[in-house]
Amino acid sequence: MTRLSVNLNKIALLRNSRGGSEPDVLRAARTCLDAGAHGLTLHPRPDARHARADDVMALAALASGRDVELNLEGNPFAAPRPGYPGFIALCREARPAQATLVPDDDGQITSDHGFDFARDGARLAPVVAQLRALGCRVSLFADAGSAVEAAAATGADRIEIYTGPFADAHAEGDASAALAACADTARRARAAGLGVNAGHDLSQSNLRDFLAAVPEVEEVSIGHALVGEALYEGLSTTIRRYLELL
Ligand SMILES: CC(=O)[C@@H](O)[C@H](O)COP(=O)(O)O
Ligand SMILES: NCC(=O)COP(=O)(O)O
Repeated sequence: MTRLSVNLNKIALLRNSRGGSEPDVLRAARTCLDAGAHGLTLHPRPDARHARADDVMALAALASGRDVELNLEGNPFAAPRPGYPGFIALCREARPAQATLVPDDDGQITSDHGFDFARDGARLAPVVAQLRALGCRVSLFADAGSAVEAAAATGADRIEIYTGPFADAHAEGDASAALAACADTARRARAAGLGVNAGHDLSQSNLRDFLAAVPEVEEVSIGHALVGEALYEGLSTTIRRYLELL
């Protein structure tokens, strides 16, 4: 069965927009777990625009108490700065069950590509070893069609297929080529001894089609669409509650 890890970045983004503590990331995390989510994901960025180091620690404590997995995402090569101690330091502190390495530049609005394993493999290998020594399963963000055999040579446990291009193609009405590329990548990853995760822009409208074509996916991490859908699905209840107060 594919497991669902909920990415709570967007809850943190909303909270940070007012500078207070609402909406509360920990409460949202508890709600997701109470509803049956299998895990929690955070992708703290060096500019701390959404998830922060204190969120990571709070979710790590929640996850260990509940026996669910925390998946921490980030670029291990991004320099530490005030408010962001660096990805490895965060993992050393929080000990997430899974560390997902993503090659994001500082200025990126969101993740939009995986590693170039032929180029990046040599510098990834010692980072992978360091994280595995901390007890983390290590997953590497990968484009469909990338050299997953070189990803396996880094010593990583899994890849996470970057599903943004699939989601775009699906929204435009023809995802067959994108799906075939994801399916082939997953098959080659499995043959190379890697587990397979997937994420980015997955949603209620495209998830079933994705998993039908790529059934070996062990975990999907979903945040942006999921939080938007939760707003739509929760708004009528909330409006009714306000009307009762008038
Ligand atoms: C790796 C990945 O695809 C997600 O973690 C995505 O980057 C979410 O990050 P943002 O919420 O900052 O867009
Ligand atoms: N790893 C992908 C993730 O955590 C969530 O991506 P998105 O659903 O916010 O696009």
